[in-house]
Amino acid sequence: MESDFENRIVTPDYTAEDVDAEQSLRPRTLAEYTGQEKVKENLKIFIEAAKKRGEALDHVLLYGPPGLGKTTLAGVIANEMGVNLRVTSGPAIEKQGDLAALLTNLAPHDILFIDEVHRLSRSVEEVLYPAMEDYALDIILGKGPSARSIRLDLPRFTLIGATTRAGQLTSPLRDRFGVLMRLELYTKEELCGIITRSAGILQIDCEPGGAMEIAGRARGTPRVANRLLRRVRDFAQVIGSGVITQETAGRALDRLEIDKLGLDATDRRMLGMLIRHYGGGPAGIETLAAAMGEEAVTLEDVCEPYLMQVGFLMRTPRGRMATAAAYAHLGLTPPQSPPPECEQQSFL
Ligand SMILES: Nc1ncnc2c1ncn2[C@@H]1O[C@H](COP(=O)(O)OP(=O)(O)OP(=O)(O)O)[C@@H](O)[C@H]1O
Ligand SMILES: [Mg+2]
Repeated sequence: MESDFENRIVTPDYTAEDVDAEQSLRPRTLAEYTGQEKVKENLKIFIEAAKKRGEALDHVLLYGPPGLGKTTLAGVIANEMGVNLRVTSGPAIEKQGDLAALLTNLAPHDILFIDEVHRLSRSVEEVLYPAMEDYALDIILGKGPSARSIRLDLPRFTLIGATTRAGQLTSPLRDRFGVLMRLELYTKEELCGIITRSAGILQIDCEPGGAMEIAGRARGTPRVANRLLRRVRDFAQVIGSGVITQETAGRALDRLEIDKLGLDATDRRMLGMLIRHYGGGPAGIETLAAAMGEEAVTLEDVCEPYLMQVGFLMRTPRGRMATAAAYAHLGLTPPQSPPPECEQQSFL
């Protein structure tokens, strides 16, 4: 089965169109960065303290589902610290030398941002350990018995790592981050604020009711909210008066097959598969993914956080289970004796 994931409008993953749009919409300061109050409060203190002492900020690990603002936050931190931001990603650093080149080019207090930091290779990670801990680079010269190592001093820098899968980080790497911050899904009100701000920047006429309608279907994710705003604008301009009202937003989103709770076809397919083919579960994520023709990681990173947030899915040691609310949402009747102890039998 061909994956329809690429075309998903609510996928929090990047598309080419997003890259341009996101640049203009990215908040630059903590004050502009909506939501994530706990994270922001702590960051404010750490940034102020580092600045007062004239030191580099401690290494920061940002983790959480895609599209919640990790890259944005790294930029905000650099801006608030008044330092340069160098951006790279785990898979982009192939050899130890690549990382060494990045590190030796940093100015004091600069920030090196490594996206998808869980995908660094082992040998590259080993260079990172002394760099993070002692601000030093160990270089081996020569081979065999005559080989010797020299230590090169690095400027005091800050590493900001971002990952959607903190669990996949090796513990020596995780332990070297002084600050670990988990980003949470946004509330409807916070998303509404983000949409209103974006509409202002993009000069889109969006009524409060329209912003709220989009926010309610943006699955807690700013990237999705901004993308839906642009799609709804298209509808408003072509079939409406150009203004995004609650009604045009609702109609547009219905046509995009995004339901009232922000579930799209893939989410509904996942729940439907679980309920119809596996009796509501428990079913293993690999089994579900194979049956759907999707990658297990995609289901785990993208579909599940939101399905769990809205209370449609449970993760149990024996696999995924659909809740009674999920049955109701799909217009199905939940099984009589509730699932917890049930084996994998079909109820339908
Ligand atoms: N707190 C926020 N306030 C306003 N806009 C935000 C916020 N967080 C994210 N955004 C918007 O959402 C978009 C996506 O954010 P960002 O690229 O930082 O996500 P990410 O967590 O790095 O995603 P990924 O895991 O895919 O790398 C940004 O362009 C920005 O416009
Ligand atoms: Mg990012």
